[in-house]
Amino acid sequence: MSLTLTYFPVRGRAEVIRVMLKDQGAEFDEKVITMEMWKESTLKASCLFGQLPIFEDGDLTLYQTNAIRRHLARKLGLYGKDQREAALIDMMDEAIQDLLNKYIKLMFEKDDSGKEGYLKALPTDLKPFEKTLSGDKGSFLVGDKPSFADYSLFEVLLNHLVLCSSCLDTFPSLKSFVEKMSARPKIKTFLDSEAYKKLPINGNGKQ
Ligand SMILES: N[C@@H](CCC(=O)N[C@@H](CS)C(=O)NCC(=O)O)C(=O)O
Repeated sequence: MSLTLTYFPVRGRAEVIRVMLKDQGAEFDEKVITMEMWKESTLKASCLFGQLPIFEDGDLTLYQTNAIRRHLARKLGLYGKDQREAALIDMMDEAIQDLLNKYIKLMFEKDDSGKEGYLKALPTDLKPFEKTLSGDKGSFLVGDKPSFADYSLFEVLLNHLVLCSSCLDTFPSLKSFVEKMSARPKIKTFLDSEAYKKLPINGNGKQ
């Protein structure tokens, strides 16, 4: 399979796709588009919605991060073992997207004035994920293997730990989830790589 991810030189929306592909051992190429290239080329005009990422899987060209994630989930077996699990994975993923959208909004505020209020409200947003992961059912949100929602939760929690290193201190299951995901051999190699460390979280210098 020939897979190509085209995105800016930041983690941003593409990071969850990178982590998922890396962990699954799927080979893919990356085309890195700098802001200068983006502004000066006709690429934006050629993108269906005028935005990145672009994901190419052979002759299939996809835009929209979540469509790309779901495509890869179906292709790589990360969408649960049956329709029931798929429905639960979708439900968890929608809630993760709600949190991610709040986080992105905070990141694009012009100053830091919203951060305190954001962190105050954060435990309420994290509680349902802690509840889902707690107990003896295993290490993942749904079922006994990772789904595309797990990668998304992992990525959003990593970003929150940069925002506030103590934000998971009262959430033992989320803490353990991050530790276990970080220790998965291919994810660990990726997180330890220079390629990962040199990429800023987003394009506006905030984190
Ligand atoms: N809903 C889209 C949003 C994509 C998006 O906002 N892309 C941004 C980068 S994260 C972009 O291309 N910005 C440049 C522009 O809009 O000109 C997705 O999830 O793929």
